[in-house]
Amino acid sequence: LIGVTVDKEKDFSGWYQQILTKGEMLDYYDVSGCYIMRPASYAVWEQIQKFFDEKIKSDGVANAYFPMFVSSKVLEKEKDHVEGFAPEVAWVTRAGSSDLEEPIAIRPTSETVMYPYYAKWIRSHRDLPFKMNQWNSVVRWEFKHPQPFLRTREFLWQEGHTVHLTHEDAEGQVLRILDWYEEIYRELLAVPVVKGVKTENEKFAGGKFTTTVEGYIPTTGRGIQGATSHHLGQNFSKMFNITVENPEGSDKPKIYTHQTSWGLSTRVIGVMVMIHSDNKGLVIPPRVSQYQTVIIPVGLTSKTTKEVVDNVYSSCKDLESRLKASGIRVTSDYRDNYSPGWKFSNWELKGVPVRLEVGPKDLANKSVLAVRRDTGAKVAIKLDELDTELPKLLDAIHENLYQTAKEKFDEHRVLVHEWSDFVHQLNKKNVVVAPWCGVPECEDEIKDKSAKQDNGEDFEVDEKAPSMGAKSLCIPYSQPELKAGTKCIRCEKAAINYTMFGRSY
Ligand SMILES: O=C1CCCN[C@@H]1CCCn1cnc2cc(F)c(F)cc2c1=O
Ligand SMILES: [Mg+2]
Repeated sequence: LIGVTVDKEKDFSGWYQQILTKGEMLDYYDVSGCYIMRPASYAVWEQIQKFFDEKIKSDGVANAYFPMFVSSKVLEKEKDHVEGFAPEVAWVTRAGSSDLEEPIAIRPTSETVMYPYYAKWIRSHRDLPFKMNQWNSVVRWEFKHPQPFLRTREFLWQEGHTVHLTHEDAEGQVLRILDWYEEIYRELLAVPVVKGVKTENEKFAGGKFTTTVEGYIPTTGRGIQGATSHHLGQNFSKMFNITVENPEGSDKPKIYTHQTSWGLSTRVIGVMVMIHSDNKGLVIPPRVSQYQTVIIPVGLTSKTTKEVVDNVYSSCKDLESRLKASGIRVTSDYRDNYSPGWKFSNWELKGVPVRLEVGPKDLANKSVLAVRRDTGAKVAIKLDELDTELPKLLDAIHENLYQTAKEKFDEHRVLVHEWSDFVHQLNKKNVVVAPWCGVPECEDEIKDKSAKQDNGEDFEVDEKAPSMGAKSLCIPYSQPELKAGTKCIRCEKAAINYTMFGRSY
């Protein structure tokens, strides 16, 4: 098994594929756009589930499970919600050797599956707020170039769907979930994100407004949507007749409920890998890593006496059980057919945050040598201080990964007021924050006019490559001061806000 043979800066997608497969996070599958999540990546998803499930349960959300199959009648219940998406709906048309009477869709999302039952179950305002979530997978038969974790035809996600008596109650829900999405990125994945609202062009058409957390991939200079939380207003309750009687009296008209829906998917794993991993392989943030540390015996040669060898191995095993008992996710590598050096690169490839080297000399000093995966720094830690020093070291690694990524994002998010500068900054792998008029046609124009090189030439169109036009990523909640008379970056209309634009995934 050799290490990574591709440079992250030179061949990003080749590098990305290699570290995922060689780091044993993923394997390719014979159905295009589908991948196998191996234990190392599934363990990351489990940590995210544990964190987020605890948050939403504290918020009164109940998990449930609805069928993955949707009849065409039900799916097409809301024409324009689904119309634009029709090309990516996967259908079951046959079972065994006989065709089905009616084709049955595989859920691409579950609004049309769940909401008819919401209408049936919700009667009184005392049933509100009504909050459910599903941990499931959905299928979207995307035709764009598939990318592991980032764009796959099946992916795992959670989809939350809540029902409220008032617009304000629903709005509170949308923002609470968005904060927890940001916390998943910052506290678990060590990834900085910008919170904001989607523009009319980019929001979920079936909703009232969409909030989002936006990430940034330094190697490509592209923005990436991290997760979304929608205020659906009364659009779906009017369509599915989800109503409650008026609390002020049954003589008053029924109230159409106010809803939210929100989703975060296994795409987050791709974002984490692209930002933190390097040319030695994966770098996994400690709070989501399958193993936080790996114990490796060192300093044993053919000349080492059996007594010393046995002492090293028994000390390693004691250390392993002690660390496990203190809640550290630890593994060890006692394979005697590989050298320590080989093991060091193998566990670096897998991105384990800390390796502990244990040899006769270390034990003589009652210490072990801890080596950080993020900086490579080595530090001797006293054996009897490991229980307190190792968690601190893991937190220091998390903090370093986060701060490094945050500095890069902050450095590559530039404020722009002239159109000529807008394209230039994109070509320097930046996302831009610019005054904008809020007019959808203007956004279309920005997308068209920004797919340019600095010399004004178009990029050669390659349908395989992602587009070079800048989309709006979000209207950041944290807004620069908009001075009176500020003009839109693209057209001469008055700017109404600062919007973040960027080439994106
Ligand atoms: O984004 C979320 C969060 C979780 C619940 N759903 C919302 C909106 C999903 C928007 N969306 C996204 N993609 C879709 C793909 C389809 F093939 C299709 F039929 C419908 C959709 C579709 O509605
Ligand atoms: Mg899509």
